[in-house]
Amino acid sequence: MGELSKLARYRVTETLLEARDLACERDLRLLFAQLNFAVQPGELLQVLGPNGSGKTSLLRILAGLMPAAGGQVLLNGRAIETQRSELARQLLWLGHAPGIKGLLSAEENLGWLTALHEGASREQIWQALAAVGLRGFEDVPCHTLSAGQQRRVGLARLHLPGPKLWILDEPFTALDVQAVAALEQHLQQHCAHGGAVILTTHHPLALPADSYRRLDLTQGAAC
Ligand SMILES: Nc1ncnc2c1ncn2[C@@H]1O[C@H](COP(=O)(O)OP(=O)(O)OP(=O)(O)O)[C@@H](O)[C@H]1O
Repeated sequence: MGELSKLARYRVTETLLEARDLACERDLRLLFAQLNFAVQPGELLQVLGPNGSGKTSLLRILAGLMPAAGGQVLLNGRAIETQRSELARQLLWLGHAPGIKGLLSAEENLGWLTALHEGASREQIWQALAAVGLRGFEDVPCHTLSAGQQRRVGLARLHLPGPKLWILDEPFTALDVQAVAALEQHLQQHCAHGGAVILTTHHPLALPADSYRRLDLTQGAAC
């Protein structure tokens, strides 16, 4: 069965994340207001908008990394503020920087990053690194890797046990054409298996138009 038909057959039973009347202000400028949307298992939501429209700010609010100027974020039905100590178990956040420590090896980085979630064995970490094309680079200090390889180390987290909900800020940055295609396929598979993804990217997704939703911050509604 194709990933799309699996996605279509996936029965929606719960809301992973809900934004209610969300507003964001930066430097006294209102970026968006009255933003309402929900994300359920099986869904991929692309946040769209021109530079400076507030995409990263929105993702940071959804990940609990900054407060909203108004409104509320619910994670699994509960206000995000009440779940501070559990956030790393509720969602996986990848910011627009690779989010790794240069002095540590790829394996060491993934070791401590996955400890935030469920933990992972050495074998799982090596398999995840192989899945992102980093076989042979497991024990090399990350500062010696190329920009695209460093991005891949961070993305290897998406091949390890962890939360269902992924919030990804510009995950395709610095990736080559094959890695972009592999990541798109992996995101689709994650959704087909009951996960959910909220991402922002200026890169046009090469996925069927009906397999994901878009939230245009200049329009203020998800479709
Ligand atoms: N730390 C900050 N302090 C003050 N203002 C900020 C901060 N970070 C971002 N801003 C402002 O908030 C606005 C939105 O920024 P944000 O990074 O959310 O936009 P974006 O849509 O992700 O942009 P891009 O497409 O360029 O990545 C910008 O005008 C920016 O100057």
